[in-house]
Formats: sequence, structure tokens, C-alpha cells
Amino acid sequence: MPPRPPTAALQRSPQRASPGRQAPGVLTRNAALALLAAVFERRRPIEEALDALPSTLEARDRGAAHRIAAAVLRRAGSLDAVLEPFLRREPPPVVRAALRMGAAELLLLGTPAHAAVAATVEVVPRPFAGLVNAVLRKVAAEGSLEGLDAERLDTPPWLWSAWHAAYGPAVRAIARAHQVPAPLDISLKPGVTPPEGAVELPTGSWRLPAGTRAADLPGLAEGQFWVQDAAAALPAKLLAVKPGERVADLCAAPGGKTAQLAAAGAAVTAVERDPRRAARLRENLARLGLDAVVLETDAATWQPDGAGFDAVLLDAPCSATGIIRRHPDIPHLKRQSDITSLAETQARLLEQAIRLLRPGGRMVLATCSLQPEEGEAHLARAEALGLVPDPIAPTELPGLEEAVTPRGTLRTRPDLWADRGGLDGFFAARFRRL
Ligand SMILES: C[S@@+](CC[C@H](N)C(=O)[O-])C[C@H]1O[C@@H](n2cnc3c(N)ncnc32)[C@H](O)[C@@H]1O
Repeated sequence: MPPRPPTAALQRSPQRASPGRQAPGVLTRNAALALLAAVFERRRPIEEALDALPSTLEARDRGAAHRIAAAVLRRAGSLDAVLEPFLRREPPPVVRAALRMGAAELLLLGTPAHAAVAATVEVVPRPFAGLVNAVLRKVAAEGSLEGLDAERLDTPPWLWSAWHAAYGPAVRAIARAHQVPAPLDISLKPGVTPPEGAVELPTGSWRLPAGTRAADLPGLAEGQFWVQDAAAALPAKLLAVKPGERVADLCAAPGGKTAQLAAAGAAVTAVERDPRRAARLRENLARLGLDAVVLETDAATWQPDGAGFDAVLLDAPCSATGIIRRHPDIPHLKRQSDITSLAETQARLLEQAIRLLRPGGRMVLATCSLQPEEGEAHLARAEALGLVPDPIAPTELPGLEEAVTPRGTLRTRPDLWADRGGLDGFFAARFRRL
């Protein structure tokens, strides 16, 4: 019998147990399997798959499914290495995903063996139940992640090579940083008291431990803060806008940087092409009580009336390899060929962004990518198009001087600030138009 696709498994109730004898946690594992099928089989983002889970699924089950799926996505290579000696031939994708899930629960998440095995067996097609039961019992008894070259196993070879070429031996620390969930960083509205337990970072963001849910923090609904990694908060800081300045924020949703610019008193025009994301940007600004003009249009062709802007922030769409800690599906979704086409899109947006500046105006170009093609490679192009570099001084980022390159650009990496819980990977460069 061919394996059932996991989405079908999700809609069906237990495939093996008779009614009333369902192992606890089957709903959770079915949901986790659906998330993994979206990423591994259909190459769709896990966020989209989370939105597609049945609305009847309780928040607790949804959260648990997300945790299991994220652990698998972070450590898929290592988990496969543990499973390898117990498999005689390649199982169908749904069975491979279930085995990875079970192994992740046993070896990473501390689920008791009987619970992890029993619930996982329930969600695979019946003909594979015996295999999954036997393999997971062996993993519970003999499996170990010790002694594996986990950093390499859990990183696609093309990313490893690219990071090794760009950052040398630090590639290992970057890969290690991807193994664990990131802390929750927030930006506070000026004058607001930080939530209890938050620690201030040298760059002004506030940090809460990994696993903290923003929705559980007091002040979210009241618009006292927004979620934003400490590195993601740097490009808008580097633009150093003054009250009243006219600023264009290109590629703006969900609006972390728009909020920073608006909170600093700038007159912001935020441009976002995706209607759903533009709606989210508007909602976020409304929640925060901040003002910006939100335009739902393509920044690459947008031609505003009137004088040029004092400043432009271009937070260009990119491969997002700098935010794998928060989005562990990215290495499974992106391919090397994506980098070239994204870099071309960024170059087109950069060209347009320059036209929006008044003479003497400032620009910050940013991407949340670790790939030099989406960062440093744009410097020569920007200069050829008439921008003059405005180097960032290390003194502008006290406590994070190591992220300022000799050329005066910003390069954060997930392995920086390791003792504080790391940072997302961002590139930013600042320019002036002559
Ligand atoms: C990296 S995210 C921006 C994050 C945002 N700046 C923030 O700080 O919250 C990139 C955004 O650019 C949008 N985008 C992509 N291409 C665009 C284009 N040509 N014009 C306008 N928006 C675009 C995407 O829909 C996405 O919302």
C-alpha cells in the first residue's frame, strides 16, 4: 500500500488504534508530521503550514507540534545519522519524517520513550507501524548524538562551503548557533518600562530567554513593544533619522524598522508589495500607536511625486540565511540558485532606491543574509551608481564593535555575542548620495 500523505494523516483520526485507544499526543504528532511534510516534500515555509493546521487544534498541541518540527528541521542531518544503522532501505518520506520526529523527541526533547514511540507509531501508515516501533525502540536504547560532526551534518553542503569561504573557521560556530532556538528580542517604545525578566543589550534592544512567547508578555496588546532581533534593529539605528525628516522604508512589512523610524519622529512612507503583509504592517503600527504612510506597491517601480527623501532604508528581500536560528526551515527551502536571483532583485531595488534620495540624502541597505552575494557584493554596484560610502564607526555600536568591518559596513553573525545568546545575521551598509 502506498504511504498516505501526512496531510491526509492529519485529517484522519488515528490510523492504527481502535476508537478510544488512541495514544496521548497523537494530534500533536500528526500536526508535526504535516508541518514537516510541507517543508520537506512541498518546500513550503513552516509558518504557512502552521496557518493551515486545523483551527480546532488547541494552542498547546499546536505549540508542541511546532517544537517537535523545529527540532527535526534544526537537526535533520544528525537525526538521520543516528537512524542510519537501524534502516535497511530508504523508507517513504512520511516514514522518514516520523522517524526523525521520534528520534528528536527521544534524543533532543526529553520525551519519555514510551510516549514518543507509542504516539509516533500511531501516525504512520499501518504497514510501517512495526518498522517505526522497532527502529524507535532501538534509538531509545542505543541511539546517541554524541560524537557526530553535528555542525556539518545539520548544514547543507552548499551553505557550509559558502560560509567557510566567507568566514573561515567561524563556519562551525555559525552552524552550532543554529542548533538551538534563539532568545526573544524586543524593541521598546520610548519611555516604556521593559517587561519583567528582560535584560538590556548594549545596542538598546531587550532580551528574554528562548521559549518566551511575546503574546504572554504584558504590554504587547497595549503597543509598548514590538518583536525584533537585536541585529534587525541596527539598520534603522544606523540611519539615525531626525524628527521631521522624510524617510522611505522600502520592503517594510511586518514593520519593525518602520516602527523604529516612526518612533524616532520621522515622516515615514513604508512601501510593501504583499497585500497580506501590508495589512500586518498597518495592524502593527495601529497597535503601537505610531504613524506612517503605508503604500501597497512594488518598490522597484514606485515613482513618488515631489522632492527626494532625506533618507531611504532598503531592507531588501533575501535568502534569510541570517535568521536560521528563528526559521530552521530555511536551509531546507533555499537552494544555491536562489541566491543569484535574489541578488539580482536586490540590485534592481538598490538602483530604484538611489533615485528616491535627494542630493545629500542618506541610505542604509540591509539584508538578513549571511551570503556575501546579498551583502558585500552590492558595495561596488552602489558606488558605480553614484552613492558614496558613509562608513559606520565602531564607536556607533558600543558592545558590538566586532560587527563593524574594516570597510565600515555591518556584518552580524549568529555566533557573535555567544555568551548573551547570539544575534541574527545581518549585512548593512550606509551611503550618501552626492
Ligand atoms: C526582509 S522583509 C522586510 C522586513 C521589514 N523591513 C521589517 O523590519 O519588519 C522583506 C519584505 O519585502 C517585501 N517585498 C519584497 N519585494 C518587494 C518589492 N519589490 N516591493 C515592496 N516590497 C517588497 C516582502 O513582501 C517582505 O515583506
